[in-house]
Amino acid sequence: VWAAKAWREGDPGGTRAGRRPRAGSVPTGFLDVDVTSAPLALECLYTPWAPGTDSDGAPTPQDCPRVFSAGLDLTEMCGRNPAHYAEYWKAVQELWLRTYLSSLVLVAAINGACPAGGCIIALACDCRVLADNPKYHIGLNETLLGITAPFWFKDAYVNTIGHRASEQALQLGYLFPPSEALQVGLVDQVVPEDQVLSTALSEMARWLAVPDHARQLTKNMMRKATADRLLRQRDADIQNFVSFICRDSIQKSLQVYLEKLRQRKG
Ligand SMILES: CCCCCCCCCCC/C=C/C(=O)SCCNC(=O)CCNC(=O)[C@H](O)C(C)(C)COP(=O)(O)OP(=O)(O)OC[C@H]1O[C@@H](n2cnc3c(N)ncnc32)[C@H](O)[C@@H]1OP(=O)(O)O
Repeated sequence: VWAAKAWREGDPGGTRAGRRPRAGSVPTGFLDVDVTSAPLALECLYTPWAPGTDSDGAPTPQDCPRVFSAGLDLTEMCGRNPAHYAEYWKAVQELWLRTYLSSLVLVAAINGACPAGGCIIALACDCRVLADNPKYHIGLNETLLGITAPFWFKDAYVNTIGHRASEQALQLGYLFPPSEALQVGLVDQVVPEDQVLSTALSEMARWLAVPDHARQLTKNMMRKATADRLLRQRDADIQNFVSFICRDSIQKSLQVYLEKLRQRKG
């Protein structure tokens, strides 16, 4: 995810938030950022695993190819206590709200798998460019983990691909391969892998060519109702999450899923 302001100011790689992935692990991504403390400058929100800049100062997000974001860190949702879950979910909400409501132009350059939480952050951007690789699936697969996507994930999905497609994809936990993601409108462009970044930059330029104030007001007009729905019920949403995730059956499902992931690796 690139933030326009930093890009325009010629500091595309200088400020990044987030933990680098563990060696041999996938970036579960953005929730390593401490979004609950000091106000988070969204300009700092680059894909956390992007390693640096190339000789031209352009970002080179190839440190961890194959994965854009593996979504929320399941280890944060397993075997912890209710206070931890509440704090974690508040951070998830905060990150999404700030991204979704950002007045900056945000372009997601999706260079790998993009399930669940990864998809929701991509959906919060203004535009999505996906690398054309059949392994790079995108979507909300929560049901396959034995959990439910929260209502605001669902709202963002419906806003993007419509009600019927969302209903079907959400129930099935369907992850769209690039061609289908394009067809259903989940992403805006599918391009060869080595063109993701340049295409994202072209998109960025296109969006930045529009007078800022008009674009920002329009963005807010389009997104406010969806964001307000969560803002009105943030505490209830946290309580729902905590009581849901604390259920023995849900904990069991998540543990089984995590174990499967670990075994698949071996
Ligand atoms: C009444 C209703 C109330 C509703 C209340 C709300 C309910 C809860 C809502 C919760 C919303 C959840 C959102 C999420 O984002 S859940 C996470 C979904 N993500 C996934 O399913 C992706 C899983 N990962 C993969 O498919 C693959 O890892 C991936 C394709 C991304 C990469 O494959 P690759 O082969 O490159 O890597 P490995 O599979 O070998 O994985 C390497 C290590 O990383 C670990 N891993 C992977 N994903 C995660 C994850 N999301 N969290 C934590 N750890 C993860 C994997 O186990 C390997 O670990 P080790 O190195 O330790 O073995």
